[in-house]
Amino acid sequence: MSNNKPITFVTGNVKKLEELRAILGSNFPVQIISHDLDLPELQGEIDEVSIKKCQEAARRMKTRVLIEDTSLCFNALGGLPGPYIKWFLKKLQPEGLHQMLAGWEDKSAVAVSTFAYCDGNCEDLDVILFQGETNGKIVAPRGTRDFGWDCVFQPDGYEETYAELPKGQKNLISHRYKALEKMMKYFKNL
Ligand SMILES: O=P(O)(O)OP(=O)(O)OP(=O)(O)OC[C@H]1O[C@@H](n2cnc3c(O)ncnc32)[C@H](O)[C@@H]1O
Ligand SMILES: [Mg+2]
Repeated sequence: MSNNKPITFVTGNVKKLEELRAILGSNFPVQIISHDLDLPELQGEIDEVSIKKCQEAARRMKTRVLIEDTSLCFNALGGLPGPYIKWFLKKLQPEGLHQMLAGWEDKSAVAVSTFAYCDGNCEDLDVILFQGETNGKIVAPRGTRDFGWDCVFQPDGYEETYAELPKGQKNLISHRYKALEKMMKYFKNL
């Protein structure tokens, strides 16, 4: 069942919003408006964190909502920091993320974007997930520092970090692009 009521993307991160707008362009059948709010995030596995975050957004906003949760998973560390990357980045800075893997030969990592959508029906708060992954490796920081851990993530098949790639190029291969591509298909087929 489709309707034309706008979807509210709830995020405290302007760079995420910027990328979502650049990736979707005018190519999305529903209007997306944004609401600046840093939602609480419960601990758990990636899907669980995203579902709870989305249900909380729906409870607060009382309308159709979209949230996104980003994880950066180091394979040598069993997938950690994963959904806790924000706090690792905040305390350790990009240099520290790179140093975390100093004792490990395996520098590979996966960037995961999980969009979670809820139609705002307060009876059930059902959540649909759209997930995208990009494989890469963790390197010493290179490039601009304007978005999170972009300067330490070098996607497979590239010599540049996300931060060194032109924005348009990141948006063609990124975890966020892959997740949004699935979301676009879903809404176009409704
Ligand atoms: O309000 P929300 O949407 O939760 O925004 P946030 O900044 O808290 O974002 P997350 O909880 O998803 O935490 C992910 C962390 O990874 C960072 N991040 C997210 N997407 C990124 C990307 O594409 N490249 C680099 N860093 C990214 C982001 O700045 C956070 O520090
Ligand atoms: Mg957050």
